Amino acid sequence: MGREFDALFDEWSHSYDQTVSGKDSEYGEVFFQYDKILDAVAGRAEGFVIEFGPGTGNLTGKLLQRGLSVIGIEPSANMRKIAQHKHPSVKITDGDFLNFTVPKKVDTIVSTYAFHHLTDAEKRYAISLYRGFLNPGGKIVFADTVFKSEEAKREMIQEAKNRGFSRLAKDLESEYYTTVPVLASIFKDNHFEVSFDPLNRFVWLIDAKLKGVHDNG
Ligand SMILES: C[S@@+](CC[C@H](N)C(=O)[O-])C[C@H]1O[C@@H](n2cnc3c(N)ncnc32)[C@H](O)[C@@H]1O
Repeated sequence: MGREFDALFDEWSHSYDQTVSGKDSEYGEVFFQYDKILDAVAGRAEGFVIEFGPGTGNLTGKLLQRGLSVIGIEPSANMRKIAQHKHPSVKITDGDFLNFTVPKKVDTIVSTYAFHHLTDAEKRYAISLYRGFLNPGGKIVFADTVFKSEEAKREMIQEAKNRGFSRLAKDLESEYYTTVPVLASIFKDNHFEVSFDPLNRFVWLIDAKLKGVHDNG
């Protein structure tokens, strides 16, 4: 599992950059301040970076501007093609959050608008896996749609329906959007110190640092 959205993203790839620039009103609030959200993630990355689900390569560009070395893991062939065309110097390979190869351990794992494609059980497995790929003191920095609680999620879905945003409502109901408490427990159980900061009404910045063997807690 985890690759069930490939066809959707192959199709969306051609208009994706228009969506994130606010051209699709249903998704206006989801992508509100998209550029700043990518900057927030890139600004916390350091060293050698893996990026999961780079899509059309917009975060990849921000990481490169900061002089970081990055490899991208992207399951959609059409998305890979666009990102690779934008950033010919970057290695962007076929793979996903759970199945990937990297040449050496990394300092930061980043991803924007993508981790919700894993079920909560898969998210837990992914985070447990990443511990083995991070250098000591390594970080995971994600930005993604997350809800404060299940009740907040239900309210947002209802709001989308009330506004006639049927595609957004269907998306929120059918993908695996989770809550802050669920993610907090996944990171804590895997020995990360994690913080959550809201970036717009949907998206949170998730900054998780691997604790050292001598750290308490
Ligand atoms: C909404 S786009 C986000 C693209 C880009 N990160 C951005 O912020 O604009 C989601 C991306 O995640 C990718 N994706 C979907 N399922 C994935 C998985 N299981 N593992 C890694 N990436 C996945 C999609 O192919 C797509 O490129």
